[in-house]
Amino acid sequence: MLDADAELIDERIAVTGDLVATVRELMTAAATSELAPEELEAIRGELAVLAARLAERSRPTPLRQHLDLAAIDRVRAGASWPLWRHNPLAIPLDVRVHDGVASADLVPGPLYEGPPGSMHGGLSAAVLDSLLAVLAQVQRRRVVTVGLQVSYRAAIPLGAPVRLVGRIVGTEGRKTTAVGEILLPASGPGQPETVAVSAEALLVEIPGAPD
Ligand SMILES: CCCCCCCCCCCCCCCC(=O)SCCNC(=O)CCNC(=O)[C@H](O)C(C)(C)COP(=O)(O)OP(=O)(O)OC[C@H]1O[C@@H](n2cnc3c(N)ncnc32)[C@H](O)[C@@H]1OP(=O)(O)O
Repeated sequence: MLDADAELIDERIAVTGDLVATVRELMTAAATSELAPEELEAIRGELAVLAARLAERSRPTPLRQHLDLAAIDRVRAGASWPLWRHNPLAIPLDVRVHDGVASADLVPGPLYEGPPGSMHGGLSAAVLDSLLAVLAQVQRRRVVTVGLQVSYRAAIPLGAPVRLVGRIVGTEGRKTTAVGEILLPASGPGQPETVAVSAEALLVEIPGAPD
């Protein structure tokens, strides 16, 4: 690949990441705005123009930053991995892997709501699944999830920080078992974090290099 092509791809990845981050802010603002109906209708019209402009040239699926072997080496050296940066429907996570433990911080926003005031269980499952799949990938295993068992132990309030952690507990042939948790902050100094959600994933290696 020519240097100029690589630069263009890097620029597209950066600019699209920023664009999608702004679209996420827009999604929250649109869903929660209490402006007057006529103002909302005017904004909808402006946004429809922008959506049509973006769609003038498009790709079939979201831009994707590949967790390839070079990126895996960076993550193993301490860099975080910006998962789902380019898909506004997914929950973005900066995944770190240290001493075999994957972790990420998250503040569930208004759009993550399931039961009133707390995070949707399917989204909790999705973020843990993503974290554990990245962890396996960082072990240079290209995997898909074939099973995910989730236990919901405490509600996760919206707007407050939580921590995700995951680790691999076994590998057998193509199969990897990994466990993860979503942790609520300790209620005070010296208190433990509370496990709000725990999950066990069965991941199966598929052919091909990690991507
Ligand atoms: C694409 C790139 C990946 C990138 C990864 C990371 C990238 C960056 C992060 C992305 C983060 C988001 C990623 C989220 C992860 C998903 O959401 S993945 C999407 C949901 N999962 C799927 O679509 C998987 C669908 N299933 C399949 O495609 C096929 O079942 C598979 C996995 C290819 C396996 O089929 P197969 O190659 O014919 O192998 P098979 O012999 O059936 O199974 C192999 C072994 O697994 C066992 N097994 C298979 N299925 C099951 C099951 N359901 N229950 C229990 N055991 C099972 C078998 O019993 C067998 O065990 P052994 O006999 O070896 O002991």
